[in-house]
Amino acid sequence: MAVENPRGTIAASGSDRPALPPPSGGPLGVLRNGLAVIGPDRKRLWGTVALAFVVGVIETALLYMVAAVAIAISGNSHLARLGPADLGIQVSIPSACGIGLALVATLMLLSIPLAQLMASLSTRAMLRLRGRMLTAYLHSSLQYRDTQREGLLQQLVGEYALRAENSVQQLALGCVGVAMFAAVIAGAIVSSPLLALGLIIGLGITFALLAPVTKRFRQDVTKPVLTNREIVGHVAQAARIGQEISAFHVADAVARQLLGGIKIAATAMGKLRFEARLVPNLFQYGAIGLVLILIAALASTSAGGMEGVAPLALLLVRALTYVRQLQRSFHTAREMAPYITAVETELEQLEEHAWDTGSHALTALESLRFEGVNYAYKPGENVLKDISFSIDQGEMVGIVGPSGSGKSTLTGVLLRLRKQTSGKVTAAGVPLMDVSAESWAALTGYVPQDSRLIFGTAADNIRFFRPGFSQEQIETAARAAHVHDEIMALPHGYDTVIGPGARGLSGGQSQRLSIARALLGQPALIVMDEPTSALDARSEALISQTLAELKGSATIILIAHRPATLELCDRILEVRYGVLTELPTQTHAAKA
Ligand SMILES: Nc1ncnc2c1ncn2[C@@H]1O[C@H](COP(=O)(O)OP(=O)(O)OP(=O)(O)O)[C@@H](O)[C@H]1O
Repeated sequence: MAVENPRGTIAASGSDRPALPPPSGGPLGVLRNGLAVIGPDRKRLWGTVALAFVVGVIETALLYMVAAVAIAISGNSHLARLGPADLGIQVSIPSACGIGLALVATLMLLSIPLAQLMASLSTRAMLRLRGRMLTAYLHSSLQYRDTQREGLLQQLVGEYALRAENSVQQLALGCVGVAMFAAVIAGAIVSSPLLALGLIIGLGITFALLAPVTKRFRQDVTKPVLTNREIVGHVAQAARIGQEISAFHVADAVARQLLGGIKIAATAMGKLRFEARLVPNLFQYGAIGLVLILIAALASTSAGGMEGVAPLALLLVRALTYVRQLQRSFHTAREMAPYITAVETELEQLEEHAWDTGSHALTALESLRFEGVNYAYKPGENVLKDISFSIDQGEMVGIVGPSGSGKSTLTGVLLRLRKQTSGKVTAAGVPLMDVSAESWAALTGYVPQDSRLIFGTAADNIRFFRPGFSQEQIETAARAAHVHDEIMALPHGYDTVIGPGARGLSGGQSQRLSIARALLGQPALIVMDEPTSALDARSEALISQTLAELKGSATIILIAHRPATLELCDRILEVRYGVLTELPTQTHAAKA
């Protein structure tokens, strides 16, 4: 749960949020973070760096060529001098331009694989991360997901994956910047070691001088991500309760609460962005100022030898663009660092709480048995207490009990979605948790309390992501659920798109469609959680008819309150404060 703190902002109440370990904000921490996301693509990264170095070397040669041509033209000479002065290689200006063009063509060609490599690094990272997150989330246990805030999956697959991809992009850009910078500096050293050394020391001094300034602006990078996590939970909640927000006329209050958090995140993010924009600019201008000082010093102390300074100055300016790129990438990657930490933490948690899929393929239900079963959401607080019962194949059993007594929890255990805290649950004599989740799902059909439609055709809604079923089987299930005629009356019959954002169905139609979904494939066990609650008389009668028709052919467990529904049952079990007792049949109506 989240609460509004006195400053009108959203704050976590704590227990349900794993603490976010502070990410390492230094360059090495940022590198480590990016490498963690790149994972198996490290070789690709090193290949990119090697190619970038080659591109940097060719670019340096091109810059030298341009400087040599410019010096020759300004000195009124027809010959451009290539390479260090002591080598004395001279070529005509057209030949120098020809060499330059060849270098340009090579650079253009090499830009293609370089761009491809860089793009593939980030897209592959995103694909991998999204796949891992989706799989981990969807395979995690219901118990674990119960403890998570709303919107976690959306946030993981949306925002976090995008940020992680961005950090890989920045890492690739940064590494390419370093490789190219190294190539340019190597070129400068070959051409004039002393001057190059002077310039490198100068760059170092500029960094050192700017360090206190940049430190002043350094922000806590975890603040925006923590606030964003809260916001996402609240936005997901606002989307879910949209109808109630309008009915209670509280849109402004909800917006105010959300905006409080959004404002905090924006302010923290703004400070980070300010630093990211300011520091590279300060550095670049500082370094250019230093070059000017160096040139002025050289000019006033030596009579000649200024020729070598021109290409070096050009190289330095080029090198500075790489340093700027590196700084930008570093700052952006640093902003992303907490998201990567969050991704890692969430993934670790989800993978640690993967749901046990079991391995015993069960083909027939026979009997279902609970022996001394307890279930606790919180340690020591059993909501199911020492429950024992057995159900034989073909029986229709009603479960009654007051609200909050544990009926849905019991359903979760027998659907193998929750593991009992203690006691034994067996199906056909096999411990339920040993039965493979796949075979158990094939044997069971479930109608939840609040059935939900998915965006898709009526047929898709019944098939519900199980591609193995034919249209004929879908129609058989719809007929059994007494919804076929209404589906046929839709504009495109079974191909009519329904669900959120498309054509809606009435509550009764949705419920019967959800029953058709559960009946698809004629499961041996059907579990229905209050199938007739809050329904119109016609839908209720149709569902009762379905139940009467199914009776005897499948085992049916029915959580119900209505006497009309319960009268169909062979036995009634009552759950009261987590304790189960069997009711004598004649008291059905009275207890319900
Ligand atoms: N995710 C959860 N975490 C902690 N406690 C829970 C959770 N879900 C249910 N409970 C608690 O377990 C108890 C049993 O809840 P359950 O939903 O099984 O009752 P129910 O009999 O199905 O109620 P209803 O008829 O209102 O649907 C309740 O006290 C409820 O507060």
